[in-house]
Amino acid sequence: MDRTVDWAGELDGAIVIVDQCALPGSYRTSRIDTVDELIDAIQRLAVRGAPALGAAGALGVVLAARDADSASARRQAERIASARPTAVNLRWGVERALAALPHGAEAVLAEGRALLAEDERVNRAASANAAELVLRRCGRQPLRLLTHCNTGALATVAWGTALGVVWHLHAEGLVEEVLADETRPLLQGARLTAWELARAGVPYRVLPDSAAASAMAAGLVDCVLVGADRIAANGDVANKIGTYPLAISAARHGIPFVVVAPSSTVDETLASGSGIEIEQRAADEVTHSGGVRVTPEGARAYNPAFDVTPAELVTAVVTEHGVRSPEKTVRAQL
Ligand SMILES: CSC[C@@H](O)[C@@H](O)C(=O)COP(=O)(O)O
Repeated sequence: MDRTVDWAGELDGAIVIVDQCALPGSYRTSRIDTVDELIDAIQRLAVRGAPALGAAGALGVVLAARDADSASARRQAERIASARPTAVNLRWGVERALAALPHGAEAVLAEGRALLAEDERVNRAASANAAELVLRRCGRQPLRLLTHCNTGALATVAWGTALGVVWHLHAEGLVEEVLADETRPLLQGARLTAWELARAGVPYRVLPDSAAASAMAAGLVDCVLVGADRIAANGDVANKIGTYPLAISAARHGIPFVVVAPSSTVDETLASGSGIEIEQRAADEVTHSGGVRVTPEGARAYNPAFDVTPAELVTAVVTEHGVRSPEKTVRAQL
């Protein structure tokens, strides 16, 4: 697979993304030449997942910097950073690239390229740390792992975060099965996680999000692994809608609930998760399925893209630096 987000060519080149709206039906890459095209791709979720958004944001600043003077490049950069509000990585990537702007567009491109290379290194390290923790908690045996949304290579530049743990464990023959939540309403689990697991030859089943608690009650889950879009200083975790109920169910059943993310997902400026802005998405993602209306005409929808899991329900937040302050959380005692 290509990198999920990359830069093709020299300064006159373009961003190239793996188009996640086309998967799993077809694998194709698309070229992004302008800031407007990038914002559209981000909002349609053609590029998505917190670390991938960070990379896309940084490369978006290259587009802005080569086509405009510094003041308007900064205005374009702000438009990119606010294209989606919840994943802190998007603004982080934009700001990191902007720091190079005084040195010119070539310097911005060099910074973007450095961030891309770092993304894979950092996520491999975070997921290796988490794999070690999971084996310590669950025992060195083939494990049944439940995951939500898509946290694989498609959600990063390459490799993945929570799904990266699966890649590490599978390489050692330590994955019995992955249960992949379908992840309503946009089906990142059914479409993208299942696609990645199938390609990697990992045994998996897709389940409705609403079946996760009963899978835990039936003893089918050894550990829950999820990613994050923003982690507050106190360890509260914003992630794809449906993560919070998973954490409640995991706590009820005494199952470890592990969050895997690069440290760029931690927002130390926010004391707690109550300060995290949650993206609200269009009603038709809920009122329609595959373009066909499934609700009565005029039905309204509640469609937050993310929820916040309180730190006390999280066994551990694991980054490339290791386990983040587990003693602060109640579930760390598991
Ligand atoms: C490694 S990705 C972590 C999160 O970004 C992921 O779990 C998630 O919630 C993605 O949401 P999405 O709306 O698909 O961008």
